[in-house]
Amino acid sequence: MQYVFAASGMTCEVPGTDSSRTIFKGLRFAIERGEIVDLVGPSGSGKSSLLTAFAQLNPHAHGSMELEGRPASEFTPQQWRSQVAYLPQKALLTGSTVAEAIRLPWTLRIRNTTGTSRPSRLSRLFSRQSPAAQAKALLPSERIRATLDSIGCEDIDLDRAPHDLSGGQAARVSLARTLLTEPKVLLADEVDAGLDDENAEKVAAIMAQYADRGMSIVRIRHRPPDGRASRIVALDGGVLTETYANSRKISQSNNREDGQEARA
Ligand SMILES: Nc1ncnc2c1ncn2[C@@H]1O[C@H](COP(=O)(O)OP(=O)(O)OP(=O)(O)O)[C@@H](O)[C@H]1O
Repeated sequence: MQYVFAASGMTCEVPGTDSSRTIFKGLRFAIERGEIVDLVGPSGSGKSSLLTAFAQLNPHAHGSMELEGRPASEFTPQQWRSQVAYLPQKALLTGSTVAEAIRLPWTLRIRNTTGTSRPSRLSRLFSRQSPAAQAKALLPSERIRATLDSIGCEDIDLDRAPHDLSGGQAARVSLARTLLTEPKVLLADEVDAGLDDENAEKVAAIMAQYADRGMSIVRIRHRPPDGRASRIVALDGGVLTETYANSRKISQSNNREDGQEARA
């Protein structure tokens, strides 16, 4: 069976006062296309460390990872992170409007390529424009509006200042920004923390919508199970254990029932 994402030998050692401390060692994990897996466990057990390791954002972790059968070494870290996207708990929305905040990944990509000795085709094409203007051309407001509307965010005005958004709106804008980059794997680190039940449900429904289209999603959650995950995997004492599997159909395109075998 081919998983979208597979990791093995995942090890994390953080600096301690006298010596380093092992948070986990030799963990295996895999996820199928369109699957939602919940990652649970006590505070400090290493859940965030594991997700940031998967996204190659954790300098204290290492292991072998594959995306659609290709080893991580075949990707630049930037390419990897655009496909295996980490969404942090706290929504970081910069810019003077929601639209600008959503375009940030595009603006950064353009900034990163304009300084290189060999400019990309895109940067040559738009080289006379500012990175913000180039980002706007690549991701027009109409597309952002249509995406927000399609995930039930009609209440979010693109011209609004990000700091004026409610917590629930900010969480949904942050999620929409990552979804627009179309990662194959979304690593959602407690993105519903601090939200009321209604907003947490909205965020969960948006992710389920994208899982139905084939996105694979790992959610760190402290809330009770909401029935959307095909597996719940617990990290405790450095050990990853599958604690529960339900019969949710994992995606229309996969057309298979989950829960047949443990993959943690
Ligand atoms: N950069 C670091 N330096 C030292 N210790 C670290 C570092 N990063 C994480 N840790 C430690 O690693 C352990 C795991 O942290 P992590 O945030 O991954 O846990 P968690 O399960 O996500 O916790 P929570 O549920 O509270 O968010 C903790 O003891 C934390 O203090």
